[in-house]
Amino acid sequence: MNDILTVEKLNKSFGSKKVLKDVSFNVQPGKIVGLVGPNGAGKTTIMKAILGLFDFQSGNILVNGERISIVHHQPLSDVGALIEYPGIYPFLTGRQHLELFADNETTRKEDIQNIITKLNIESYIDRKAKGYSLGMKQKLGIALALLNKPKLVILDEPMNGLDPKATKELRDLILQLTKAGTTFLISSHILSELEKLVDEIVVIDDGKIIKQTSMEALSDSNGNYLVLTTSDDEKARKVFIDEGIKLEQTTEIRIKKTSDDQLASLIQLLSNHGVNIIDVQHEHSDLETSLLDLLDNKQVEE
Ligand SMILES: Nc1ncnc2c1ncn2[C@@H]1O[C@H](COP(=O)(O)OP(=O)(O)OP(=O)(O)O)[C@@H](O)[C@H]1O
Repeated sequence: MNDILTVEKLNKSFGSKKVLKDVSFNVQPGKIVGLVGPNGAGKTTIMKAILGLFDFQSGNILVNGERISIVHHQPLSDVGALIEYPGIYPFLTGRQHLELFADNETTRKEDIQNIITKLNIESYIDRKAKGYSLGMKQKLGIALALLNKPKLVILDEPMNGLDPKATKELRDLILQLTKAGTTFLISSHILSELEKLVDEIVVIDDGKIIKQTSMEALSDSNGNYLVLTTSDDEKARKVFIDEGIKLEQTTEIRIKKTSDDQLASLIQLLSNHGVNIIDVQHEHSDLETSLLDLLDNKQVEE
């Protein structure tokens, strides 16, 4: 399938500071891709470059196969975005903001009402934005990004300022729009939230892409553990260490899962030494653990 977004060998400097270094990744239609990495890694800079907000030194950005640049924005008509803080006019109401940005004359009223209902912002949409809380402004910013039914939506920290209910409503809406074919590129530091949403992640650190991977592959390669409770944990530990089986540095007996028949051989080994297994738990490492692991052992992908 053709990519809806392709970023190829993007380089960007601010003065003498190199901020993006040969950044390449791609996004396929209908996917939700998370852009993650430490503070200052370059996430917002990538998103701004995709939106044609500044020039870059070298590389290509293609939306639906068409090149974006500071002087060529046409392909961005299919893109909706919320980057950093929503630009809000204090003396306009939320609805007036939506009216200002709605680009379809004929369906304008209907589209506006739809997005108001979906984001549950009816109760304050006719009040002036100067009285909005951080979360209310954020929701209005998201409404503006989604209003014109873009094919690709770019959201920088969309959960900023949202309460748990609003976070869940936004998550449900993103999943619903994805089912209907919309594509999302989302950056967030709230990894527990992001992992409920994304199909793939792109990991960036210090301006370089460390990895692009599906969540499935990440969890398979990185994060399944067996946690054992035995009749004699001390003896069990010694048996495993003597056999060269690596134990994680935790209080429980935790072993990284490497194959489907591994548990049977562990049971056999302990039983040969008179130790019984009382309980086995299968644990998946979460996105945060996987990400920290990736950043600790980083090897830039070719
Ligand atoms: N306009 C600018 N002028 C100079 N340096 C900038 C500018 N914008 C960003 N930078 C620098 O570029 C680097 C990447 O910043 P960016 O905002 O893209 O990071 P980020 O990954 O979005 O970080 P965060 O998670 O903290 O939002 C940082 O070192 C930042 O200081």
